Amino acid sequence: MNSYIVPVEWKDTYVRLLDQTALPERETYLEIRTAEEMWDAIKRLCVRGAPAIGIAAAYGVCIEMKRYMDRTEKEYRAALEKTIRYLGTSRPTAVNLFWALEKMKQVSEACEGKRNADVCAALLAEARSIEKREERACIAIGENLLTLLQGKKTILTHCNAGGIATVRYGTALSPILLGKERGIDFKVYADETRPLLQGARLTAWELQKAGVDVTVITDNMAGMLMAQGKIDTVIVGCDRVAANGDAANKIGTYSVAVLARYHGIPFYVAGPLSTIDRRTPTGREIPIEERAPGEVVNGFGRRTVPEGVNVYNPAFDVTPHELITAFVTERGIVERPDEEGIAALFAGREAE
Ligand SMILES: CSC[C@@H](O)[C@@H](O)C(=O)COP(=O)(O)O
Repeated sequence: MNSYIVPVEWKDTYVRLLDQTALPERETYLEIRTAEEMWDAIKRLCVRGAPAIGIAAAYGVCIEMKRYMDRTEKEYRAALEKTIRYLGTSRPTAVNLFWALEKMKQVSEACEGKRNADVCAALLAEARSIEKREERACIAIGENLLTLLQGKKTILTHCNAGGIATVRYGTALSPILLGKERGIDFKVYADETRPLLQGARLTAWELQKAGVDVTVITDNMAGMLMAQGKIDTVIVGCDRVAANGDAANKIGTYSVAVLARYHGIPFYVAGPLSTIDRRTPTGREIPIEERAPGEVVNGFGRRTVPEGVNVYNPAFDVTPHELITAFVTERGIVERPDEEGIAALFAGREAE
């Protein structure tokens, strides 16, 4: 089994976070001791990727609430509600954040009248269970994707949907990492992923560490590689999937989906059920995070746009479900996803 990096880890007196902003130069870890520090780490993308954000926020609630242990029950409860609301303002698009915080809220409600120490223990148990659940989901997603990849050799991916964005195997990268353990070797092209280079910095780092054959290309090269027949399949992760199957993911994903359709290449979106937002009917209603212009004009130390020029920096785009060959979850594969296909995934059961 490959050794793997743990992006979010509960350490009793702090939450240990892999600082993904420092990669690939340095593998360093942050010690998070308050909700404010967790909020900042999520906002700055020290911890990133939809499932990892949800897990980090859940542990963020736990670490903050340890500080209120000696307060009155009323004060404790007020602080808990405030912390849950506050962490939900860190980033708007990845629905896993809200899904995880909703679960923490449910635990808090179920614990009415209990001692602070018991509420703390229940919150921690829930955060751990969210982490475990996402880990199991990643493995099942990988297994499901492997069934679609028989006879395929080269995979293009966009952004980073690996272990450091989730737990252990990742979503889009799960079949590649699982495959590696079983002696199945894929060749991966990683889109650089402007403006913050999650593909070049993170996917390349993670796959290289796992011994996977990975080649970085700039985002604008994908079309040419497809035309040359170098890409068998595209697999990407997702941040929020609407009830009709439209999927928000890192900016640039939509362009890759259009290119894949033109070239007749399967385009798979991989994600756990915690990334499906059945309350959002279509992709049009998905809130898209807009980030600071500095990420575009001065991303890595050098100004690349003249002073005074307008910059638009949406962090995500939406791929319409019509362009998705299949949506791959832990509960199965939805071919040509639409409202019916997404609803069938739940069939009376919500994401537990
Ligand atoms: C399994 S992670 C899936 C997505 O969260 C990922 O593809 C992505 O878009 C991450 O964006 P980021 O802004 O780096 O958090």
